[in-house]
Amino acid sequence: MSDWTPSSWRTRTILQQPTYPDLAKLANVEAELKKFPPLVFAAEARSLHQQLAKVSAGEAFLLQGGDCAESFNDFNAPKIRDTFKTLLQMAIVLTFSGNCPIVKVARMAGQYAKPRSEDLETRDGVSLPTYRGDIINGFNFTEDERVPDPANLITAYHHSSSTLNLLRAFAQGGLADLHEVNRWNLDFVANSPVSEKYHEVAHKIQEALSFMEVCGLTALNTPTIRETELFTSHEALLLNYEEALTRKDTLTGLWYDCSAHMVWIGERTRHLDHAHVEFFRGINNPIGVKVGPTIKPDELIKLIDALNPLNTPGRLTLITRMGADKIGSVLPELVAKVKQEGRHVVWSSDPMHGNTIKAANGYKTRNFDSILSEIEQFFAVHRAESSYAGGIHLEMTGLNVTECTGGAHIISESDLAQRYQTQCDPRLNQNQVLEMAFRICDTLKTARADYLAQ
Ligand SMILES: O=C[C@H](O)[C@H](O)COP(=O)(O)O
Ligand SMILES: C=C(OP(=O)(O)O)C(=O)O
Repeated sequence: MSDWTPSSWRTRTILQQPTYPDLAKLANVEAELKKFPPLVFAAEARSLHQQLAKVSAGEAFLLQGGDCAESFNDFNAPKIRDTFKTLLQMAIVLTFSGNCPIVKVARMAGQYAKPRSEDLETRDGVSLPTYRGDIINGFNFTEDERVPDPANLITAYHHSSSTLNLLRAFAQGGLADLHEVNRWNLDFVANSPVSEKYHEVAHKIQEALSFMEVCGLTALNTPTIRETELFTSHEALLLNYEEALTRKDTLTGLWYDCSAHMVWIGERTRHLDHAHVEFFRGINNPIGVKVGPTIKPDELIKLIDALNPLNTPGRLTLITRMGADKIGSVLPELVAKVKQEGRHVVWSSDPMHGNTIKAANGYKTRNFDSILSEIEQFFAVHRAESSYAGGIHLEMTGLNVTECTGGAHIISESDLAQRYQTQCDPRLNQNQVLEMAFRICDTLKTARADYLAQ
């Protein structure tokens, strides 16, 4: 790839970027960031790549999830811990009841930049730059906060670093130990209808562990039981930041974006000749690209070939976000075309972004049934096309928020105001995530068995 450099994206058109008033300050910040240590190690990204290759072969399932937008203000250990626990719970239900190994990728430790529909937000006749994520500007509607500040890149780096540090500690330090499976439930879920089902799963796992212990299986002390592997990811939207963290791996001589293990391109910035595709084609991390309902099959093949010219399994995840009302008519021809052209991809479903609606009281929300419906249709389409439905991508949190309506613990539109805390889009809470896991595990089990049997 002789014509690519970490900065070659700068010659291309770029969308969804802030307008910095002080470009000299931005250049200084980028120079400083370039000297900082990488946040992840290239070999970790390669390990995720290998695991995603297994997903593309139908041998595992990808679970990617976390905040819509992480926040500098709401930054604390309990929040990180509870989202981690929620991911683990969903993963264990899918592993145990869905009978499938799960590759866990958090939307955490770097999910700070947001593409937006409008450049300006107007309130009471005052217009200010729209909020684009904490790495760019502040959430509060004041001129001071909304002007993009390059110093936020440094803060985002340090917050990502601390988050990653804690995630690694939780993953390897005992919290993820399978013997602790009962303690991953959060207090607010304790009385919910899914809690009992979760305890049944936890009980069965603990019984299996006790049985093996009684049999003297010393393997129970291995990292497989005591630890878990969790990777990080975010939308690599602000390329000034991503470029500064792009490093040449000393072992292989290849370039990696060391801001996260996996990064993805959003639906609004995936144009073939634009900056994001240019940047992504040169980094060697496993990458994702969001695919919305307007894409055409030929365009998708061109995008795949630009991002994965060697057709390497595990390199590229297509994250479809169609909407429950469109997926049935749009996805089949895309899946059929990719299969017919022999391209290796991981197909993952983001059932959130095509199902955002405005409630009568003005809150942006998503309904549990629409989210579930998009996932079920995603599985059905892949099954009909003899393709593998390889993953899901959720905006979710361990906080007890009321942002998405529905679920067994019914949240209605009038409940949204109670704990609506997101800085951008509505997230599923732990109750809703757990319910989702139970609702899809049988489908996953059948889908995978059918795919492997063909
Ligand atoms: O998370 C995705 C986008 O950033 C978000 O949906 C944009 O929302 P907006 O339409 O309110 O700008
Ligand atoms: C912006 C996002 O999604 P999309 O690009 O699909 O709109 C997102 O996942 O945060």
